Amino acid sequence: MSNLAPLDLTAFSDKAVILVVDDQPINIQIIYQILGDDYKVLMATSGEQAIKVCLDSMPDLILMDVVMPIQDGLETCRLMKAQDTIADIPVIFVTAGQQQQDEDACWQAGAVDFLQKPVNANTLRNRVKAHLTLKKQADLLRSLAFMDGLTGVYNRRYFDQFLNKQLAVCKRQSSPLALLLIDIDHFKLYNDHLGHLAGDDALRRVAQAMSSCCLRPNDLVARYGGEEFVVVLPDTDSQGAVVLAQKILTTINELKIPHPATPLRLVSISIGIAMATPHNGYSVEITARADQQMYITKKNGRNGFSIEHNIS
Ligand SMILES: Nc1nc2c(ncn2[C@@H]2O[C@H](COP(=O)(O)OP(=O)(O)OP(=O)(O)O)[C@@H](O)[C@H]2O)c(=O)[nH]1
Repeated sequence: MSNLAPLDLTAFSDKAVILVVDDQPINIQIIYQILGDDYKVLMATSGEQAIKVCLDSMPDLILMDVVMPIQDGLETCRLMKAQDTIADIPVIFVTAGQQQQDEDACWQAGAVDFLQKPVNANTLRNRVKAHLTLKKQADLLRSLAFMDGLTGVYNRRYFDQFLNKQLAVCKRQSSPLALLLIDIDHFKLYNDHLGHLAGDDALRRVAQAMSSCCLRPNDLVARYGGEEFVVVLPDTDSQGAVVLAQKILTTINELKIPHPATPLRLVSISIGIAMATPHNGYSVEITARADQQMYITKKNGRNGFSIEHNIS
């Protein structure tokens, strides 16, 4: 699932990006001449390089040669399908193989289609167009299923899946993961004074401002429920989490959304931070622990953060 990327529905109107993988640059050149006017074409001359380009640039579609030295196209495709972040990028094999077993091998490796070499320009254009349309539709559906309709950030369902997956990844790598639970202060009073529509608008603005603070590709902002949000920061230690909490607090303060019933007369937030580390066994209780810290922030006067002690 390429679901780790931030939701960006405007991306669907951009020029699609196609990665062409072939150990013979002349073959890449031929495809470039056919597709270069309509798409952004990236190239890789080995399977290893192709995976790196995918992780860096997240192309929309891959055209892959089957026979390549060291790591052939079939093996490269299998490795791509085993990596969550790039597994959903469709792979079309470009193959000289004519036998049924050659075709079967392409399907088994996870291809969505294949084309015969030498490529027919018209067939190539139409296959690419058809698969890009399918990919865009699938991306859109997936985004909608995991998106919070009001705020445009991820929803609770997606957060649950993402957190479990990232805890497993961080555990494997012995790297820390930070979780911030964020609650808007006195939001009931905000709604009571200004009405629910204004409340909805404030929620949207706060959510978008929080998203703008989280810049790493694996950072996640989700609506946890009501006026509560979560931020998941894989591979981030407690110092990093504190830096981000301060950045989010400043960004929300700078929005200067008037709040008629808080001491500051502005919308503010309270943050609780908890860590998952080798020290605490990557406990799945991390959200509950962040919640406890968030309540400490509330008790301490709101518009701030609190982080648990005894973390390493
Ligand atoms: N406008 C709007 N309000 C919401 C939404 N979801 C939850 N709320 C409101 O958020 C408010 C949360 O209130 P409380 O849990 O009492 O907390 P609070 O007023 O923020 O007070 P503290 O958390 O103690 O600072 C309730 O009034 C909910 O109705 C929403 O989608 N839109």
